[in-house]
Amino acid sequence: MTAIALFCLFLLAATSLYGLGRVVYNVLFHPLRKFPGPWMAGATSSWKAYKEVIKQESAVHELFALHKKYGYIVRVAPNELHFGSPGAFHDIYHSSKRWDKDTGLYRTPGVSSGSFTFLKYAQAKERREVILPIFSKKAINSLEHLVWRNANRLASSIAQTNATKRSIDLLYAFRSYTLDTIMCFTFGNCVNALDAPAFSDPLILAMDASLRMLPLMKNFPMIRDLIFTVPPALVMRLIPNAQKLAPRLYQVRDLVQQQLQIVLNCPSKLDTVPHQTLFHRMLDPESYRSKEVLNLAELHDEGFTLIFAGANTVADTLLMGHWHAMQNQTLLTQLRNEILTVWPDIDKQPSLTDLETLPLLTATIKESLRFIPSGVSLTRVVPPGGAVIAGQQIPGGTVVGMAILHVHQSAEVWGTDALMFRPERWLESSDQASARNGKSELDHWLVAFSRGPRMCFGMNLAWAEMYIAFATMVRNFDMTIDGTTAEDMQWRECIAAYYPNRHLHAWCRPAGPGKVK
Ligand code: HEM
Repeated sequence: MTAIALFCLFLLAATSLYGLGRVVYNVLFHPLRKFPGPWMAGATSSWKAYKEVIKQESAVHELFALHKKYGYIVRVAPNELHFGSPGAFHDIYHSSKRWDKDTGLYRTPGVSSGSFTFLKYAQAKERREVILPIFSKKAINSLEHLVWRNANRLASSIAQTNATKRSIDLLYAFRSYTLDTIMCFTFGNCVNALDAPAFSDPLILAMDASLRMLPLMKNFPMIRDLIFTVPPALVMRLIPNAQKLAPRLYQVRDLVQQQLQIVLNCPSKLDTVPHQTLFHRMLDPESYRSKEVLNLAELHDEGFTLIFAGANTVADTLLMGHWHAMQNQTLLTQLRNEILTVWPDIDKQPSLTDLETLPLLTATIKESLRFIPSGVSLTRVVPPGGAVIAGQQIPGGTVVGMAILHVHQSAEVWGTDALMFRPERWLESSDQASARNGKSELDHWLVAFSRGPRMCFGMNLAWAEMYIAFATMVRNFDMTIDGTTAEDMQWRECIAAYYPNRHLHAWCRPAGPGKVK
């Protein structure tokens, strides 16, 4: 036997022994050994990897059964707990809890900086100070015309497709609308995804395909690092299946990079944009505490994460809302009649403020947010002293989290009809508060934007996009599902949802002008 073969054998034996030692430690001695859960999950993190990558399932769905079996705390990995009682959400994501985000999840997108991916609260806070003014309620209200412009383009592209007697791919249509909108707020320059035939702009297709890579990138950090550090040609040869998916990842990165280069090569171009954009702030030293502008990689990371964070989430909410609303034509009729009260003449659009006063529209958006496909556990690391979550003492260093879906589908909170899409629930709640800013008691449990110091800061833009898109769709079109089934609508999620099947397609026929009976 050669020396090299001997060395390889030794390496294999040492790795196997180490692996075995870890399993024994995780099962018998780990501080979390007393928490219940599947044996394999406590023994090795391969359990999650197997589910997410090999079986291509989202753990979130199985977790409902696991919580039923094991109780409201389940050990889902050697050092990770998932909580199933809604109250635990407010324990973990509370404004006083400035816990670190967990590397395992937040390194997934392959960027090392940016609002979403910063692990430390202090870094995120400093960046928020730079970006927040662009997304404040006042700033969004002053730029609502940009959102309306894209909603009108959405309506006219849908009408054109309908004229060719084809049903509309609503997922891609909504993603095109939200992508053009976030691009406009970020770079002042959109990719015109709304003009692409069948809403299939290359960036939309690339973003969609790249979402399927996320489970692999989350569970196999070495592969992820390889993808982003090794030249693409080599990656294609090294990673199985890379030929199919990796090019999409590079394509997304390159397309975002191109937008950034347009701005950086000629910053004066921003002067021609008639409104403040994210890059106006990001390229201005005065926006920073340090008075220093970020480097190119950091600017790219921020642009990239905001586009991902901003585009898919809003589109997913619109998708879910329309899917459920179209199954209830009475709701669509009531919504149309309500919208007509502020938008009687199709050529005279109402203001965002007008839409915000409509109770049923507001309730429908809230219910759509409740149905958002948000299944990933938003993991945080318990600080060294430990913490009490759901009444249990949790050791410091434990990764803890909860999927939003487990709050939004809790029968304890929403009642026995928790799984039904029923906007009326928002109008029935005790104090009848239905306008966006009038909080009802249910609002405490609507956590689509999460809570606490790392909660979403794009929510004012998101709400504006949702009000305007919903109103535009309902006012302009008679919508019916084109045969899409519940199975077509199944989703999987690992930070951002994707739909492995056909997803939602609908007939959108131009609506008549007046009130509907
Ligand atoms: C319906 C639409 C949206 C939903 C449901 C949503 C949901 C969320 C959630 C749940 C988080 C917390 C994630 C975590 O803890 O890891 C978050 C964070 C974030 N969202 Fe949104 N979001 C939406 C729209 C937007 C938009 C339009 C933007 C664009 C500006 C945006 C930008 C961000 C950023 C930058 C973060 C990270 C904040 C931080 O970690 O400090 N989101 N969002």
